[in-house]
Amino acid sequence: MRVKLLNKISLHGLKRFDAEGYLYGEEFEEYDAILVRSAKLHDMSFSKELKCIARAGAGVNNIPLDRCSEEGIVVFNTPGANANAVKELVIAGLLLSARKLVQGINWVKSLCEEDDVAQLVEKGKANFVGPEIAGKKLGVIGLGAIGVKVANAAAALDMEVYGYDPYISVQAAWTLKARIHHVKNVRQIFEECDYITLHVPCNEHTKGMIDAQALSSMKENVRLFNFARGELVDENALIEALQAEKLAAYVTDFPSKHLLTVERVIALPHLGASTPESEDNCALMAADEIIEYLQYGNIKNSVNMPEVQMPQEAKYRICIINKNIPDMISSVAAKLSAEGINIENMVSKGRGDYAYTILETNDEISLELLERMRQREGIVRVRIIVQDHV
Ligand SMILES: NC(=O)c1ccc[n+]([C@@H]2O[C@H](COP(=O)([O-])OP(=O)(O)OC[C@H]3O[C@@H](n4cnc5c(N)ncnc54)[C@H](O)[C@@H]3O)[C@@H](O)[C@H]2O)c1
Ligand SMILES: O=C(O)[C@H](O)COP(=O)(O)O
Repeated sequence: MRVKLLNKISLHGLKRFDAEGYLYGEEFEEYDAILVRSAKLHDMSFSKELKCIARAGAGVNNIPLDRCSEEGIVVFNTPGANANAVKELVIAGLLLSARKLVQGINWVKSLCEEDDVAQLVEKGKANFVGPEIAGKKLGVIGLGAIGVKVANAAAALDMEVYGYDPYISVQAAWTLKARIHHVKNVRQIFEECDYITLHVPCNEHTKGMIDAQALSSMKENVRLFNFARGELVDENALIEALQAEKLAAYVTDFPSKHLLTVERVIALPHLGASTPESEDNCALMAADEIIEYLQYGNIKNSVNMPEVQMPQEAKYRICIINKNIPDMISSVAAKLSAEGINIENMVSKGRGDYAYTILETNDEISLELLERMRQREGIVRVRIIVQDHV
C-alpha cells in the first residue's frame, strides 16, 4: 500500500506504517491513501487507486468531501488530537490582546539604542495598561473538542463564560464545567460578551457568520478571537469595525494581506496545532485510521462515511460503499447466494446519501462476481480483503 504525504507529518505517526506492507512519501503518482494537514486538495486529481484520505487535524475544508463521497473515498480527521494545543494558544491570545503585550514588547525592543532603558520603561509603561481577564465575559461559539477546553480553562481563570453550540455532543456537554452559561441564541454572546472566540468548522453554514450585522450587535471594545478559519469572518466588515474602533482587537491564526496593515490586529502564522505533542497525536491517529481501513475495511472517525467496525472472523471480507437507497444489500446478497456463497457476518450502516457494508465469507469469490457487483447502479465501490490467517 502506498501512502502519499502532502504535508510534513510527524515521524511518530509514519512509524506506524510497517515497512513490509507500506510505503510512504511525497512523490507517488499512484497511491492508496493520502495523509494531509492543511494542503488544499480541491483542485487535485486523485490516483485511481485512492481509497482514503486522513486529515491529521480537525478542519476538513481543504478536502473536496462531496467529490470524495461520489468516488467512494473515505475521509477521516483526528477529532480532539490537537485541541489542547489550540486551547493554550487561545488563552495566550486572550492575555496578549488584553494586556497590550505585543505593543509593549515591540516598544521595549525599539529602545535598544538608549542607555537609560530602565528609566524609559518606567515612564512609558502607562501607554500599555490593559485590563485583566478575570471577571470579564467570554463567549465561546462552538463547543466541540477545542471550545469546551477553552471554556473550561477560561472559567478556571475566573472569566464568566458563555457557550453557544446548537449541536453540542453529549460527550462535550458532560465535559463542560457546570459554571459555563448555556446560551441558546448566539446574539446573546454578541450583545453581552467582552471577549468572543470562534471554534466552529468552516462550512457553507458558518462561512461569514461574523458579518456586519453580527459585528454591529457587539458591545464596544470587544476582543474577537479566530483560531478556527479566516472565512468565518467577513473581512471587509471586520476591517470597518476595527477602523471604527468598535473592536479593541482581532486575534487570528489566519492572516491575510489586507489584515496585516490594520491596527489592533494580532496575527499568528496558523500556529494552533503546531506543538510536537499535537503533531504526534494527529499523525498517530491519522495513520491508525488509514491502516485500519486499508487492512480491515474498518471506518473510524470519518467525516463523510458511517462508523463501521467489525473484527475479521472469516477469510474474505467484502467492503461496499453504496448509495443509501433501497435494495442495495439485498441485491448484493442475492448475487452471492446465487453463486452458493454463504455470508458469515455482516454489518451495514447508512449516513446521509451513502452507506457502508462489510460482508464476510469463507467461500472463494471470483473477480467476475466482484465486477458484476460493481456494475450494479448505486454501488460506488467494492473492495475485497483477504486474511489468510483467519
Ligand atoms: N488554528 C488551528 O491550528 C486549528 C486547530 C484545530 C482546529 N481548528 C479549527 O477549529 C475548528 C473546530 O475544531 P474542533 O476540534 O473543536 O472541532 P469539533 O468538531 O470538535 O467542534 C466543532 C463544534 O462546532 C459546533 N458547531 C458547528 N456549527 C456551529 C454553529 N453554526 N454554531 C455553533 N456551533 C457550531 C459543532 O456542534 C461542534 O461541537 C476546526 O473545524 C478547524 O477549522 C484550527
Ligand atoms: O484544522 C486543524 O486541525 C488546524 O487548522 C491545524 O492545521 P495544521 O495541521 O495545518 O497545522
